[in-house]
Amino acid sequence: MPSSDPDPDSRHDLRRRLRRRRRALAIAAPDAGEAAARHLPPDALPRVRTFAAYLPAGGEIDPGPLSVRLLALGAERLLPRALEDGSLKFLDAPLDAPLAPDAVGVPAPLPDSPERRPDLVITPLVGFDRFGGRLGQGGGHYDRALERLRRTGPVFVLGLAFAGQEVDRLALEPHDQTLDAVLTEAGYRSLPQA
Ligand SMILES: Nc1nc2c(c(=O)[nH]1)N(C=O)[C@@H](CNc1ccc(C(=O)N[C@@H](CCC(=O)O)C(=O)O)cc1)CN2
Ligand SMILES: Nc1ncnc2c1ncn2[C@@H]1O[C@H](COP(=O)(O)OP(=O)(O)OP(=O)(O)O)[C@@H](O)[C@H]1O
Repeated sequence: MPSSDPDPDSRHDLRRRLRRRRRALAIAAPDAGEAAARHLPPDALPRVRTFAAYLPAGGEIDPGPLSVRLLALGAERLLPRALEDGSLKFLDAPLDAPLAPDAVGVPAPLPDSPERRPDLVITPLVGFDRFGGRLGQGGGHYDRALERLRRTGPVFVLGLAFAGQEVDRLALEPHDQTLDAVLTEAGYRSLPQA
């Protein structure tokens, strides 16, 4: 896949093509989430007390097996809730937490669940590159949330994806937040920021 272009139309096009590809990858490799979880090196991450996962949709790779691994190490799971103002909150979400649609219709913990700061954010993504570039759904939700978290303390940002979601090089914009590492069914890679 060729690199993206900074102009919004081609970003939109790239996103559409990558979403289609992601759905095909999800059908071809339904066990990718399990394989990815096995590839997480035990010492790769700083000590994780709280991690933000997501509920997979649109062919996103399933963070469930990785979440089970982190829960077994004693970490607590959080899930994002998108608010009307375009921000994301990370709320306590044990595996049996009740859910209700957020501002964009995605199932999320109930609005009055306790808000927590994640040490690790497992981000869904549409595409990524080997320099840490990340293309998301286009709402800027994760970009804004990660910018705020990084401004106020340490946080490790792990992209979870199918290996086939890698592109040559994304044309990043100033607000784009990069990934510290990416985990796929093919392995774990720490990503240099460039
Ligand atoms: N699983 C998951 N949860 C998430 C996100 C996400 O990307 N994935 N978000 C990330 O910000 C936040 C919610 N924001 C979102 C913003 C836009 C779309 C969106 O445009 N979805 C496409 C569906 C894509 C597809 O089905 O292939 C759409 O509705 O057209 C989804 C979530 C928080 N929760
Ligand atoms: N830190 C920020 N402050 C203000 N606006 C932002 C910020 N980050 C992103 N945005 C806005 O959000 C919109 C979408 O950004 P972008 O296309 O980079 O989203 P994305 O990274 O694909 O999606 P997401 O982060 O939700 O997964 C852009 O119009 C951008 O101006």
